[in-house]
Amino acid sequence: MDFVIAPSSFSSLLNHNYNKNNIFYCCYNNTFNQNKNKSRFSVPSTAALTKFNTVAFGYDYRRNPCCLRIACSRPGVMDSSKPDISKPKIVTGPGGYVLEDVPHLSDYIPDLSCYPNPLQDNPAYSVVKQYFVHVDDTVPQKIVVHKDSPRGIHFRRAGPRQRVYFESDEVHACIVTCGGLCPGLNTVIREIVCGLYHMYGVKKVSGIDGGYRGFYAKNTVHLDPKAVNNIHKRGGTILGTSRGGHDTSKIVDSIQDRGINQVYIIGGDGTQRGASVIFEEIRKRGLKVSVAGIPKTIDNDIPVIDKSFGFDTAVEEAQRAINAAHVEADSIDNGIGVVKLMGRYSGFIAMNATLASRDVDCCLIPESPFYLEGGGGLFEYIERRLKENGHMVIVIAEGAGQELLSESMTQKDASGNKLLKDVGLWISQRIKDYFSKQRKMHINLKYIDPTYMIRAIPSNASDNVYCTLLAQSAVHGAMAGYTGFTSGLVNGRQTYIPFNRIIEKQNKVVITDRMWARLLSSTNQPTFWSPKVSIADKGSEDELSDNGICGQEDPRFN
Ligand SMILES: Nc1ncnc2c1ncn2[C@@H]1O[C@H](COP(=O)(O)OP(=O)(O)OP(=O)(O)O)[C@@H](O)[C@H]1O
Ligand SMILES: O=P(O)(O)OC[C@H]1O[C@](O)(CO)[C@@H](O)[C@@H]1O
Ligand SMILES: [Mg+2]
Repeated sequence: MDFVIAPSSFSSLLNHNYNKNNIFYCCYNNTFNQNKNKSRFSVPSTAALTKFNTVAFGYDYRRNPCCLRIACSRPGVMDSSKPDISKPKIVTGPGGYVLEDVPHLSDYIPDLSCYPNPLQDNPAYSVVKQYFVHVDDTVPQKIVVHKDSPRGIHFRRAGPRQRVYFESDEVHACIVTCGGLCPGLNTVIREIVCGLYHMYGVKKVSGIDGGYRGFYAKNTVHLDPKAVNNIHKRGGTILGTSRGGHDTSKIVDSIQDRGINQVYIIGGDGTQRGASVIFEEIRKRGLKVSVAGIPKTIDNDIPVIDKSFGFDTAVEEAQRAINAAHVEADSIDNGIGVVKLMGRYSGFIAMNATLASRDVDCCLIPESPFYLEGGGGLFEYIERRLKENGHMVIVIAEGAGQELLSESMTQKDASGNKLLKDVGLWISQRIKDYFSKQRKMHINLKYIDPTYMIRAIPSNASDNVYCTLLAQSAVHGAMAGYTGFTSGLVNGRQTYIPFNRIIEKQNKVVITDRMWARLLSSTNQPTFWSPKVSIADKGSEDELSDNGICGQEDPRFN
């Protein structure tokens, strides 16, 4: 049996023990459509719904757009136990379906008001059929499946929702950028500001100056579409950035004192960890503040997502260094060009730049240990390439071969990241010494280190589009009351990923994966796999993928 009730009756729902029904329909304000801007309606909090062991609720679009449908799994059974909101929100369904859901403000704030999304009145969007994302839309993490595979893990699809949990003039948003620079930071800032302003009518946006410590150590800057109009054409971040300085309670105090209720945090793996603890503290204090992360890092070391913004731009810029190394090496007898590229723990930039270039004979990354001397070693390979071709190009990621350098570096940066020794200089010297002293062979080695040049530039066209989508998704998510999420691309779709998934591990190149195999077959370099190291040691089966990214299974091993 279905019930149709008025919104005011939600509380009475909780006071009765319904025995037979398992679906409630709540018709809220019937004048809603004529009087959109004035209408307010209240939905039951998650805590209230749990009393009914609720499995789902949402609008019954097809039957009545003004109708809230509440489905209860076990009709009439009152359950007074509260859900543990600190645990990841996992929703399971038939066929092995798993939704790794993101937190929502209503999980810990009872009886939150919500409002019709102002986008429904926006001429740019109201013509789009099904512009609002359906409440049940989710995106699978794994798209290569077998006939009998379980449906697997899914993430909530990003995009505008029919209801928002903030009124436009209630929002005070802030944006902060942390960690190293990355192409596209300014584009993301611009699009968050413009998205809030133009799509949701939000006028109050503050920029936090200089990373996390700016929350409590500096004044904020006011951001509006005029202030950010041309910033996407510049590299860097107009807000400044920093490492270290994360003091959770001072940051949350500052958020509270300033009356900020939407926090957009742009940064890499460290930044997302910082965002996660900020979110936890905000939830502990019961504040109506949405925390949204936007993943940034040229290293591409953030898991789950297809890739991070700015990565393609960095790879493109790295081509210029590789080209120069190739031209130099090719123009002289026994020329060797060595190019060092960024990539602290993950070799994605080196791998993709190598694959893109085709001029590289050897790519060395942190994930693939290598050795210099003896059969199958680097020196033997260099000598062979020089004999065959007269020149060669080596690309080395900054984090590669650190274990081979005499003393390892113990110093850390302000964020706790291990500082690295200059492996480019070291390897260049070792190659020179080997050929002049041991092989008595004259070589010409040119070492190119483009360092910051690949990240201190504006983003290219495709990264600009990507940044725009990430920023807009984050804005839609925060306005819809989601929190504790990172906006990210999964299998080409915009999604909301819970912080716990984003911070649980670092994304690394899997060297038993197809992508690395493609690179090996393109360069013809040795694998440097000593017989002692088995394939199983090189990466766990459930971390293999088709694109060299951990966390997505490769069907070869299923
Ligand atoms: N575990 C953590 N808890 C709280 N804050 C953290 C944590 N790890 C890092 N942070 C903070 O996040 C910010 C950025 O971290 P980090 O310098 O590691 O850069 P990142 O975000 O990983 O970006 P990238 O590696 O691309 O430069 C710093 O202000 C740092 O203090
Ligand atoms: O010198 P900084 O600013 O600490 O940044 C260097 C690091 O930042 C990155 O670009 C991103 O983490 C790394 O590749 C590099 O090791
Ligand atoms: Mg990092």
